Amino acid sequence: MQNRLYITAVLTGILLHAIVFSRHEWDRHAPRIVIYAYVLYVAAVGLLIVKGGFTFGQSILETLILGAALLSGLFGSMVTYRLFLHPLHLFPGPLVARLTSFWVIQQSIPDLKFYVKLRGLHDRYGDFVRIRPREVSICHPDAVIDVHGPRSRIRKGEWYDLTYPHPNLQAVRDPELHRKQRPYWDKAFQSNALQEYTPRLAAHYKILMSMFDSHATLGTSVDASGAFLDLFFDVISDLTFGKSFNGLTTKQRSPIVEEFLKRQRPGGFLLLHIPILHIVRQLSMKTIKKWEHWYEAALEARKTMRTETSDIYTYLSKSDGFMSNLVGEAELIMVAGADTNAITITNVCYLMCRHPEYQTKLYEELAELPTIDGIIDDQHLVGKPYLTGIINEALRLHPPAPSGVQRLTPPEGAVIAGRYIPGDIVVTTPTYSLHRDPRTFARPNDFIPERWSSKPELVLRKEAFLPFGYGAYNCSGKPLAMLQLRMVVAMIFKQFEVSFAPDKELECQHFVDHQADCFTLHLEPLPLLLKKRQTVD
Ligand code: HEM
Repeated sequence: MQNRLYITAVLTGILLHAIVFSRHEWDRHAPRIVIYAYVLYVAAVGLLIVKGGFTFGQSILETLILGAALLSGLFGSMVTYRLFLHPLHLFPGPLVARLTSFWVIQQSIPDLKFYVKLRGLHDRYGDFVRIRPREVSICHPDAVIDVHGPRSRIRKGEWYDLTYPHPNLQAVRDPELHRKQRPYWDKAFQSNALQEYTPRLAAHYKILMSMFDSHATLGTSVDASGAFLDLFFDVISDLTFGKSFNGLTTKQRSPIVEEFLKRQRPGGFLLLHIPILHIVRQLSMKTIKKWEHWYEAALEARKTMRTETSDIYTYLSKSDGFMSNLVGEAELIMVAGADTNAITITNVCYLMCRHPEYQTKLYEELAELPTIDGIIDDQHLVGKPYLTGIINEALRLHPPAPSGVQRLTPPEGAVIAGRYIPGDIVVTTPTYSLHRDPRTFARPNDFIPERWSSKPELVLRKEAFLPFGYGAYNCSGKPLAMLQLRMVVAMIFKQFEVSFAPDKELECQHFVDHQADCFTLHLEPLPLLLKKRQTVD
């Protein structure tokens, strides 16, 4: 009798996998699955006591054995399927990666540098590497258009259910809904909007410059990553809520910025395994609600504020989608619009310290440009070869979102870079690996700003330059990001010579090795020494 029960449990496990779990999307249901499993367990214990005449202890033990039998059926079926029957079973990749998504987490411990290891995996296994049971990383320049191009039917996958059931623009998986929402965002970042924002930006930049000035005068070092994070969080809160965090002036980080930075690393691990992320989200609801209230209050204050010029809020509030998910969309702006810029400019500073000859070249390019209070208007900066080249090289060598974005093939599958990928498969075009592929950029690991101007032969496949993504879901804030990058980089290198802080030189040399992939990069401090240029007007 008992043996029959165990065999039934094993078969139930196999059926659960074959009919239920291998077919539909389950990631976002992970918390519910855990609760149902617990309830079922308690019910089974009760049933064995009431109907089977077991003692309490026996029924606990018996239910544990039955549970183990069910799980062995479930996982046994899963392993067999993933190894021998899965549509990806002929794709190359490490053995454990074929079996479980936890492999990527294990590979990311302790430093969250899987994006660097992935480059090595592509060198070893080729253009297509199975990095999770249901995911292929495709490092081939043709894959960019095939996956993200206008004719692609490939969509966003389950990874984007992060904020389910309230998706913000980035998390919207329905292409129609995204098409409706996106124009409002594009308007918030088109050139006339940027012109309106510029005086506000300039006010923040002046604060940064006066802080840098004091450090230069006193001969003290400044932590570039910290300063740029504060700057860009101040800017984005000003443009979204009509009120700066004043992190630069007060040297006090807003609790919301502190929280973002504190959660970044643990969040980086959770983002590698979405079912666990959903469970942790449920367990952290109290904290999430606290921050939602913070956003609600800030947005409420902005709503009632009389402003003379438009800001991001002005444009987005014309969209029904934005107004129906205010908190989620505001969170997106904060997460997408501040640290990405800080990462890029910190990396520019790092590269300029490693290649000081480019500081001279950039200075010569900027020396004659008119400034007002040390700030050069963006109209004078667009298209400047060294400025553009230096920023592009920082974005290429150290893309702020280095792993690239996940997409899902349509049910009928898709041909990507000449190979058929079956339907319902997660595909990624790994940004860091593509940027360092000799088929996309000649001498891919070298910092050569001229490749973006006088040496175009070093850019072999421009479409594979993906720091802002590509296609319908690319970065809508790119125009604002590029304007800010140009203005801040120009302002710093026109006024200062920058070098690694002398007592921290070794630490600085390894700054890039310490960057961790948390969807965007997590930066460690970069202490720099600034020397004021003599010829500044
Ligand atoms: C150097 C700076 C930046 C980089 C490298 C960057 C990169 C990216 C990337 C790779 C994506 C695609 C994400 C995906 O497909 O899941 C994205 C999306 C997005 N970014 Fe940026 N970003 C930057 C700055 C900004 C700024 C300043 C804003 C303004 C608030 C912004 C707003 C957005 C938004 C709203 C999306 C979602 C677009 C959509 O799904 O239609 N980003 N960004």
